[in-house]
Amino acid sequence: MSASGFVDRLAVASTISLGRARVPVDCVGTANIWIDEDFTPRTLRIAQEIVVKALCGTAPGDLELAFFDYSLRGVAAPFSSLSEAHLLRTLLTERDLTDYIASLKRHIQGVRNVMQGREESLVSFRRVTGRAVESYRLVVICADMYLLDDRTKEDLSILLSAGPGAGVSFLIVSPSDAEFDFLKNRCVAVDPRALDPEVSAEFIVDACEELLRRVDSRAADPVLFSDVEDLGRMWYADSTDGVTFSVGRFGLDTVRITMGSNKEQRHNALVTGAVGQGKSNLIAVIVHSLCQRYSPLELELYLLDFKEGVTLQAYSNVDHEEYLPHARALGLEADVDFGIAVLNHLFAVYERRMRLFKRSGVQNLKQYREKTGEVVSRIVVVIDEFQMMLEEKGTAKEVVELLSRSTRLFRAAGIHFILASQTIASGVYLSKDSDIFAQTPIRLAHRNSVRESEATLGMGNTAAADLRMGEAIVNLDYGAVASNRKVQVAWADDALLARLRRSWWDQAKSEFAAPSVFDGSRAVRLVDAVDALRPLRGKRPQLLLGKTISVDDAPLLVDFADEPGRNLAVFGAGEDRLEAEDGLSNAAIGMVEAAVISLAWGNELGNAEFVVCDLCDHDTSRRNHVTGISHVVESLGLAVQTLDAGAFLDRVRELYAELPSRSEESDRVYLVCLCMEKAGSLPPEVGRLAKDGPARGVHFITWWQKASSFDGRDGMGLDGARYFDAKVLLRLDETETRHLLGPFVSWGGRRNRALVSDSVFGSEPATVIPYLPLDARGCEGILSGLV
Ligand SMILES: Nc1ncnc2c1ncn2[C@@H]1O[C@H](COP(=O)(O)OP(=O)(O)OP(=O)(O)O)[C@@H](O)[C@H]1O
Repeated sequence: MSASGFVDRLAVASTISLGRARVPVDCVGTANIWIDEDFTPRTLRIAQEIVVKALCGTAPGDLELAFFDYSLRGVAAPFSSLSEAHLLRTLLTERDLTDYIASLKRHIQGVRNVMQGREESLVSFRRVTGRAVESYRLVVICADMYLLDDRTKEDLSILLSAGPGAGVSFLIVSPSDAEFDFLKNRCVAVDPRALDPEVSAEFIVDACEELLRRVDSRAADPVLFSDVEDLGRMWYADSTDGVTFSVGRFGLDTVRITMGSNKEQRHNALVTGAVGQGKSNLIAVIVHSLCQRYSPLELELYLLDFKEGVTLQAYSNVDHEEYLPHARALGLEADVDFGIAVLNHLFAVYERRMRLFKRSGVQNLKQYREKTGEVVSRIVVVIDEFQMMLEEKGTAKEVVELLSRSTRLFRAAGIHFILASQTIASGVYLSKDSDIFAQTPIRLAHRNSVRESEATLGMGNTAAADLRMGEAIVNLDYGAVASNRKVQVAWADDALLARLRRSWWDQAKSEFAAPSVFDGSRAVRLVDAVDALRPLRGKRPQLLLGKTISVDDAPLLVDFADEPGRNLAVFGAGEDRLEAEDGLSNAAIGMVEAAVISLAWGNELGNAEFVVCDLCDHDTSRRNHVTGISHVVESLGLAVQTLDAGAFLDRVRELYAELPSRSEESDRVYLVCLCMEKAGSLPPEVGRLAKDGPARGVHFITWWQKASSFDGRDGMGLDGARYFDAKVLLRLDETETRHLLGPFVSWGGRRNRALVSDSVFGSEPATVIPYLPLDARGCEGILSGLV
């Protein structure tokens, strides 16, 4: 026999041949084997031969081994490599054995439920159905039965009877004694002295390695998406009383789950699983199953992914034309701010819907649809790695409150959550302070640690620890053990799902717009905000200061009319390693440019002048194409004066002296200075102009790399600094932030983020994504987009 003699996907070593004489012996899924222990090497070798032949005769990955080697015979040693693929489990203590026996009882029960009495044994069930349902187990016990306690022996006797039919066989190596005949009688006896062992330890090690290779390359006889979802018809379902999706197979049955039905009252779901156990696959199956059944009119999706990943990218129209028409918002590499923005957005949807329902005298979506005949969609919100929303101490409590409230209230408005996570066991906030779990009866648990299994399903429900990749415990009853179903999740074949998405898009693109896409790590360009700039033409002056973190991608606008305090200061190092062609790009320069261009474009009358002083080092100016600002402003028909530090300060003095003579007819003047701390000691006129200038049409737009210079003795002075109502904070430490914005604002600076505060018009400082500085192409893009 060769180590590569593995067989087809339904094969099972129900009979093996032992020793050189090839004596046939019933084995996996058929019988148990008893060997009288005499502590000779031959006995050990025969025991190992039984195990390796059971492995080689069964489809790779379909036989799991458990060893309880109380006699310390080393029976498991040559098989040890199998533990990495979870195909081998070592039971060290009698307590381990007892726990394992308890889990075997549940397993056997589960297999019986799958077979539903249709066949006598798992072997025949698989043969008749042609499906690799469940898996086989071989439990090797090397122990003197005399040493095991009576309770264990009683349990063993039950399992020896019930096990083989459910695919669980035992190999017992124990000294014989008439006292144990009640066990031995349930086994086939093998006498090693009558056999000449055929396999060596090397053979076993090789066979295990070959087995591991085959388990890796085998697609585990996946349940196909087309096995569980009818692909012959689409958008046939109605979401009035909830939405139904398929997840996979339980034995021969397709497992479907309904969320939101008034009858079953299951409104939210929790999905867990360790890395690589199939969570992303399951989410893809759920999303595509829903989208195949319901039209975008019946179902809307909000999909948020908190980990780095590309899954959701395929559902957006970023870098390609098509998109998932059911999706309203996609959060790729979402962050806490976006998560909060989505929940707040949904809260507004909830309130709108509830007002609508109230006007019709009904209480929920189902009643509304039934009474009025009007279609209101169900909304399903999927949040992958949702626990990451709770990782920031400053916001964790707010997020838990929002999520608790959402999962509790939104059901009436037809809004349901699917929360997915690798790890929830350590989520203090989740278990103690929230009722998120109490609102989430649907639990789908992939393989995970015992602790995570219990956290998902409930104390004592460790079933998820025994799963294989692609399997999940589906429990629709808050994790109650009796409701566990071990489901083989369907496989989300990328090519098939892409074809389905294409057909949905073809059908819906004229009616349903592309989802709004938030990608927390992606830089934003002013040229992409031309649509937001356009309406500012001829209006009251406003600054465009980045993209807000919101579902509708709105830009942040700050009023900049001729009123006291309307000056802008940007603070902190602006360098960010984002998409710049030759290294760092500068967010501070990007923000100043956005401010200047929004003012220039807004000024339809052409009565403004920009005085620009660039004190950045030469390299920064060149890399960030600072001259581009002047080019765009001039192309928009406004005057630009570019001055060095001395001339700039002279111009400030001059403007201050002229203030009393300025009238409504005077041109506005915007004093733009980059790296203002480098202007050296500022004359008092700077602070005075900051105070008195804005009301008379003279405003500062400045960037301070060193925030501490701003209101120091050489800077604006405290008096002048008080008149900068609009502030943008980039990378600053907490102390500087508090100094600028007060003790209650927390901001340490984050990559690709800015904090914008408007002490007069804005209530709370807002986090935004700052714009990249304009390059030559960007300048042309803006001009051709606007003019
Ligand atoms: N039900 C399944 N049937 C067949 N193959 C599956 C199944 N589920 C997952 N797989 C395969 O297993 C691999 C890991 O799955 P998946 O990416 O879904 O895991 P995950 O738990 O989401 O991992 P991560 O958390 O690292 O993203 C994938 O290659 C996937 O194709």
